[in-house]
Amino acid sequence: MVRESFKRTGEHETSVFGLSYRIVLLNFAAITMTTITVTNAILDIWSSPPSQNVVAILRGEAERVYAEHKGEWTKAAIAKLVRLDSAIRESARISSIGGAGMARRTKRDVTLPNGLVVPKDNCIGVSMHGLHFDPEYYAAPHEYDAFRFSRPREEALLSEKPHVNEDLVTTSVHWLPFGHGLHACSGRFFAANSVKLMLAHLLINYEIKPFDVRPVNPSFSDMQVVPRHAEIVIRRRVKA
Ligand code: HEM
Repeated sequence: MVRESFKRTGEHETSVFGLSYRIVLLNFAAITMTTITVTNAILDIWSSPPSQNVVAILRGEAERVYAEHKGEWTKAAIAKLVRLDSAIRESARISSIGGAGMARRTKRDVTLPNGLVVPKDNCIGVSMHGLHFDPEYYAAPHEYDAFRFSRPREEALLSEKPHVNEDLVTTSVHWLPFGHGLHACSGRFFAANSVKLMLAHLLINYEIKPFDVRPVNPSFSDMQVVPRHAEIVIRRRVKA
């Protein structure tokens, strides 16, 4: 990042203030977004209806993969956590921060298909919730369906049919937690591995008391953040 700044000219790019500003801002966004994503995943996974056995299925997958890789979380091992990947992706869909995704500034007047003109130098964005809850893209969009994305992956693997791989780092026009296009989150590969690792560790080593009702995410401006007062009851697992 520092190297990139020095490729540019101008006091703002290379001054101590300019460099620190960029780094602090990135650290803030990266850490906050990772924390929000993990917290939402915990709340969604442990609020799933008991009949769906989501925690047991995810724990089984984590323990199997961990054993197969002799107790070492390598990148290849994390990539095998297909169901956990789906559970997190689905949480990021249903509990996304919302608001306007893909915020961009217009460099010229843009005429939309419906004739509306967005003048140059305006900020625009795409409604994340509008897309994430659109039944055209997601069946029963208001339900947390942990294995929504892994089912087609696993079915395709069994039948060896080609399929669209919708994993946690795959952005699309109807899944925007990491944005989309040229400026999609470049830290998402690192972030996805961190989030999966944290949850796999939790599943293997801890027990969390399931929630009767999913704690509500409060609104902050046009965004939804995580509930500050939700309580998680957690204890170390006693292994046989
Ligand atoms: C789960 C955690 C994270 C989420 C949900 C997230 C989300 C986002 C979103 C929504 C954008 C804007 C994308 C767009 O406008 O199309 C973005 C950009 C970015 N993120 Fe992340 N982020 C996360 C973690 C991280 C981490 C850990 C890093 C760095 C280590 C990072 C680095 C960046 C950078 C550098 C950009 C700017 C990309 C560009 O403008 O070309 N992010 N992120």
